[in-house]
Amino acid sequence: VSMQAEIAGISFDNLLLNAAGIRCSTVQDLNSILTSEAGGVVTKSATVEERAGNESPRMRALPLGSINSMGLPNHGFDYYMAYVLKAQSAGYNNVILSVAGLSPADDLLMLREIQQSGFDGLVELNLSCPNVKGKPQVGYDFAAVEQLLGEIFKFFDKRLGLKLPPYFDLTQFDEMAAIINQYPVTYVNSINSIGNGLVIDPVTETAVIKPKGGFGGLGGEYAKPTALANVRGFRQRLKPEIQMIGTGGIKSGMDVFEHVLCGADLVQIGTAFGSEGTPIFDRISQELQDIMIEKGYRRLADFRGKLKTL
Ligand SMILES: CC(C)(C)CCc1c(C(=O)O)[nH]c(=O)[nH]c1=O
Repeated sequence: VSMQAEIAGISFDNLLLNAAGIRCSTVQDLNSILTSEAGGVVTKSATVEERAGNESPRMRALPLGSINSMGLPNHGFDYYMAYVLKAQSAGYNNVILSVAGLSPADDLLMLREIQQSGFDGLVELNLSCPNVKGKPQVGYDFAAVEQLLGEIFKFFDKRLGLKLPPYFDLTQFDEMAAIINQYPVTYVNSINSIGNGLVIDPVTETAVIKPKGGFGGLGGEYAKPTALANVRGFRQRLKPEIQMIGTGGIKSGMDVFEHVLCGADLVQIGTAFGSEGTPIFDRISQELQDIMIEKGYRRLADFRGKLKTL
């Protein structure tokens, strides 16, 4: 069986990637993923300047997933730009550069630099980036999304994916898909963590993470049903030439199978990769192959997007 997939002409020999943000901040982190069973690697979302991020404890692994409010700790745009260019000149085209400006202006600044660079791999724009004070994150401000995409595609002609927060009302799928369908977006990656959850330790009567009074993004099993609905919802609404990456709640081959049934071309693993490390790519690859053999599928295209309804 084959687990090969491609996005905009870039072939991945395995559809499994890491998700931006977890164990992918340093060159060492990135190289360990690139040389693992994973089909490629995604950088920690870069901001213009290096950031220390929020105070710890800022992430907590939980029985059913994780909660985090990292605050975008990263080594800065130049660090990751240098990494992806070096990987590219070493022959790797399966490296995704994730960017998350602290404002739409920073998004544009970084994308202009990428446009001028020799990088011709995939760029993933994290739309959970903050907006003007008092307004929701960009991904939840449809006018801001439309404005930003309009600005970007005045100059940007490389391959751009959008990392979206989860949506919970079908009219939001309609609105976001209608906006995205107007632009030459290469792929949509659903979902980012489910924002502003709260996890409590009842023994100490305390929130488990320090930043934002304990409010943080939820990942893992908590996120899977919402992730599947977002992958399916956008797959049903986006033009066929806009591809899908499925992220959220993947910790087994069956979870990957479900994301592909909903329409995912590639998948990204965050929380579970954080707890298991790179061996997870071997384990999940094996589990997915066993499922495909059992079900009589030879390639991902045999079942991609083929979810049945009753
Ligand atoms: C939430 C932001 C800090 C604005 C973006 C970075 C980010 C973080 C983070 O760095 O806190 N955590 C997530 O689960 N998803 C994200 O996209």
